[in-house]
Amino acid sequence: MVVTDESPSPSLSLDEFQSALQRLGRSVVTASQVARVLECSHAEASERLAALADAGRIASADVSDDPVVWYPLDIEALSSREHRILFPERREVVVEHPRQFTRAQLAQFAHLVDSSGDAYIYRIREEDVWQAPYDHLEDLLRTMRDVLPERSPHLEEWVERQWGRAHKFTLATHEDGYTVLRAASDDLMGNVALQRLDQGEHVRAPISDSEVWVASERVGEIKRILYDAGYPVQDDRELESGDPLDIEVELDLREYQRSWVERFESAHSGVFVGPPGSGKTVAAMGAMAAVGGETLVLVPSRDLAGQWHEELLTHTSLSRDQIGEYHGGEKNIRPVTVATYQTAGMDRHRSLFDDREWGLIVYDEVHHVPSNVFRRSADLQAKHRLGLSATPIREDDREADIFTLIGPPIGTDWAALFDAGFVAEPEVEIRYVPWADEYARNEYVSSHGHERRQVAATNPAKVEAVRTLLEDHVGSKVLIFADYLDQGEALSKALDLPFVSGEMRHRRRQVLFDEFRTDRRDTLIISRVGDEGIDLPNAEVAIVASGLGGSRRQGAQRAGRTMRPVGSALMYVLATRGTNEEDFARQQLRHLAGKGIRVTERDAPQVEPVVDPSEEDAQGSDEDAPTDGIGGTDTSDETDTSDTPTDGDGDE
Ligand SMILES: Nc1ncnc2c1ncn2[C@@H]1O[C@H](COP(=O)(O)OP(=O)(O)OP(=O)(O)O)[C@@H](O)[C@H]1O
Repeated sequence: MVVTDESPSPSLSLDEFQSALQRLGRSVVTASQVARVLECSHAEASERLAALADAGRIASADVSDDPVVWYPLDIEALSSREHRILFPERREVVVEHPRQFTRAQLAQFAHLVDSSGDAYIYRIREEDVWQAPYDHLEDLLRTMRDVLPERSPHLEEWVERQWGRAHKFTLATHEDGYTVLRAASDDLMGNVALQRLDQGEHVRAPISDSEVWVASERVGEIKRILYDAGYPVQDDRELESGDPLDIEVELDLREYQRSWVERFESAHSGVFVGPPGSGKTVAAMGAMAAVGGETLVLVPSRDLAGQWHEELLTHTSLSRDQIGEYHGGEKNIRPVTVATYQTAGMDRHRSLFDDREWGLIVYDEVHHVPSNVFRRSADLQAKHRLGLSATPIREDDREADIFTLIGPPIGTDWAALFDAGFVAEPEVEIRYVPWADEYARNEYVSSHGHERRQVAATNPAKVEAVRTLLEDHVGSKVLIFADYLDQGEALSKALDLPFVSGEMRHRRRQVLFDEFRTDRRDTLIISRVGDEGIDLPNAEVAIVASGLGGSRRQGAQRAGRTMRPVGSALMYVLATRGTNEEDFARQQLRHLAGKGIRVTERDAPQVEPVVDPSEEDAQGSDEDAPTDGIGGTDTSDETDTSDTPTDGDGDE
C-alpha cells in the first residue's frame, strides 16, 4: 500500500545539504544521491533541493544529457570547510581543514601520521587506546562518536578489545602491605604473566590462580614486560607519601587544573598534558599539596630550576629555606628540591634520590627525561610520580617509558582549556628561502651529513629573510631562534640585536630575559637555551632561523613560546629551498598540527642583501677563500636533548 503524503516534504537546511555532500565525499550531487543519504524518495529529495535553491541557498545546473546537479553557492566556503572521512578497516581518519578543537579531540585517541597540505591523517593504534586519558570505555567511545564522521561498529569493537587488554592486569597493595599482581583470568596469569615474569626476581609467590605476590622493587620492570607483551598494567597501589610536608597553593586553581589534580589523586601517578602556558606547573603545585609529602622536581635546565624556585615561592606557602636547587650552581637538598635531569642522571649524585623520603617526583617536560634518569625512576615506583608535558610524543617514540615508569596521560579537558582562552592557535608559516648565492649552494651540494644540514640551516640569505619579517612586525615581541652559534652571531651583528646562547653568563641571560618580559626589549635572538620552559609569556612572534634538524618537540616548544595566551601568535620557520630543511620543516610541524596548530607555506620574498660597505671591501679581497663552514651548534647550554647530557653551566 502506498501512502501518498500530501503534506510538503520537510525542508532541507543548508547544513544538512553540506553534511550530505561530506557523506558522499562530493561537492556536486544529484537528487538521487541525496535521496540515498537522506533515506527518502527521489521525488522528495528533488523537492527539498528545489526548495533550498528557491531560497537562494544552493544552485543547480541542468546538465543536458545528465540529471540536474546541485551544489553550494559558495563552493569556496565548502572547500575550506572541515571535512572528515573515516576508513574503519585501516582505523584511519582523514580530516581536511580540521579545526583546532577537532585536532585536540583526535589527539586524545589517535596518532597524527601525516598533515601535508590541508588533509590531516590520523591512525588509531593499540597504544593510543591504552593511553587514552579516560577512566571508562564509554567516555572514550563518546569522544570518538563525537569527532568521527560516522559510527563504525567494527572499529568500536576493535577499540573495546584494546581497551580490555589495557585492563587485564592490575597492581595493588595487599591488606598486609605487600604488592600483588592480579589478572582478569587464570589463563592470562598462567599464559601471559607467568610465562614472561621471572620466578623469584619478579614473582615471589602465588596467592591464587589469578593473583601473585610480586617484588615491589621490580614493579617498573614488571610493568614494562607486560606492556611490551601488549598488556599495559593498571597501577592501583597505595604509594608512599614521604616525609610529611604541608604545602598550600595560594592561587585559585582553574576548573581544568582542579580536574587534573583530582585525577592525579585517584591515579597516584600520571602525566598532565596541556599546551605551553596552560598552567601545568601551577597544577603540579596542586598535586604537591594533595600528596602532602616532600617533593623532588626534575627539570631540563638550570634556568628552569630557577624559574620553578621563584614560582614555588610566589604561589605556595613554602618558605625560602624549604626549597633548594641542585645543579651546577648549587647543591641544596631541602624538603622541596628542584634538580636538573643532567645532575640527577649522574651516578655521583644518585644520593639525590635516596637522601630524603620523597613522597612525589615531578618530571617537568617529561618527554625530555634522559635514559639514565628513566632507569633510576624504575626504583622510584613506590613514590607518586607526575609528568608534565606540552608535547607527550617523544621523538624516539618512547611513550612506553613514560607510561610504565611515570604513568598514563591524565585527561585534559580541552573544551575548558579552549573556553578559558588558554590555547591561542598560532599561525605557523614555513618560509622557503633561496640560496644567498651560487657559492653557498655549491657548498651545500659538496658537503655531507651534519655539515650539509648545517650549511642549509645557516644559509646567509636567512639574515635578510629575518630582517624582512622584523620589518613586517615592528612593535611586536619577537624571538629569533638560531641553533648555530655563528649564525646567531651573524644575525646579532647584522640586526644589532643581542644573541642569548649557552655561552653567555647565566646572570647576563637573566638580565636580557627580564628586559624582554618587562617590555624594555622587543626582540631577542636565542639558541636552544630558550627552548625549554623559559617563561617569555609575552612573545608574539617566533622566527626559527635554524634548529629544524633537532626534533619535533623543539618545534612544539618554539611554537609554545609563542602559544602563550596572548591572542594571535605567529611562528615563522625559515627553510632553505631545495634542501633537506624542506622535509624537516614539514615533518617537524606535522607534529604541531596534532596540537591544534595550522601550518601554511610560502616562498620568502626576494630581497637584495644589505651589504655593509666595510664588508664590501673585505669580501673583494678574499671572496674565493674557502670558508670553514659555520661554527657548531650551541650545545653549550643545558637543554641538550641528547641522552648523554652536557651541561652549559658546568654542572659537575
Ligand atoms: N590558576 C591560575 N591562576 C592564575 N594564574 C595562573 C594559574 N595557573 C597558571 N597561571 C599563570 O599562567 C602562567 C603559565 O602557567 P604555568 O607556568 O603553570 O604554565 P605551564 O603549562 O607550566 O607552561 P610551560 O608549559 O611553558 O611550562 C604563569 O604565569 C602562571 O603564574
